[in-house]
Amino acid sequence: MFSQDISAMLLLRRCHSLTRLGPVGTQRYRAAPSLASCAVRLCSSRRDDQRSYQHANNGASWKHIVAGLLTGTGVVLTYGLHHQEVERADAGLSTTAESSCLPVFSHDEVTKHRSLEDGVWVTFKGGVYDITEFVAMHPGGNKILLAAGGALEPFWALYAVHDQNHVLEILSQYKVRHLCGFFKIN
Ligand code: HEM
Repeated sequence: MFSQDISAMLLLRRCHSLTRLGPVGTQRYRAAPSLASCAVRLCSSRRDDQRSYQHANNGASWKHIVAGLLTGTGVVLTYGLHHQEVERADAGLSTTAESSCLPVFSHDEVTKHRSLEDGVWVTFKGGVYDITEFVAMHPGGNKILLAAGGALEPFWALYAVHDQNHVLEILSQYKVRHLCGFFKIN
C-alpha cells in the first residue's frame, strides 16, 4: 500500500499541474491515492494523446511521402512518353503508322517487279499492290503494264475512268505491303 502511494506521488511529481497539491505528509497528501490515480490517468492519457498524435503525424508523413513518390513517377512517365512521341514525330513516323506498318518496301524493291515473270507491283497512295493476277483481267488491256514497278497516280490522272469506287475496291484486294517510307513518284 505504502509503495503504491510512493509510486503515485512519483507520478504526481511528473505531472506539473498536480505537484502543486502539496508536499508529502500534509493533509492534502492523504487524498493522494485517489488524486494519484487521477493523475496517472491524466498523465497516461496525455502520453496516449501524444503517442496517438505522433502516430497520426507519422501516418500523415508516410502518406505525403507516398503521394510525392507517386506524383513524381507519374510526371517522369508522362514526360518520357511525351518525349518519345516528339522524337517519333521528328523522325516523320507517327505512332499509328508505325504500329500498323508492314515491312517497308523501298522504291528500288518495287521497281524489281515490273513483268509477269517477276510479278507486277504498283504503288498507290503509300500502298504496295501485287497486281500480277489482275493484268489478264484488266479492261484496259496491257496498258496496265506501263505502271508496273511504279506509281499508278500519274496514269490514273490520264485515264479518269479509274476515278470510281469499284476500281479502288478491285485494287484493294491486291494490297501486299504498306509503304511506310517516303515513296518518290517518277
Ligand atoms: C491496278 C491498277 C488498275 C486497275 C485496278 C484498273 C482497273 C480498271 C477498271 C476496273 C477499268 C474499267 C472501268 C470501267 O469501265 O468502269 C479500267 C479501264 C481502263 N484502264 Fe485500268 N486499271 C488499272 C491500271 C491502269 C493503268 C496503269 C492504265 C494505263 C496506263 C489503265 C488504263 C485503262 C484504260 C485505258 C481503261 C479504259 C478501257 C476501255 O474502256 O476501253 N489502267 N481499268
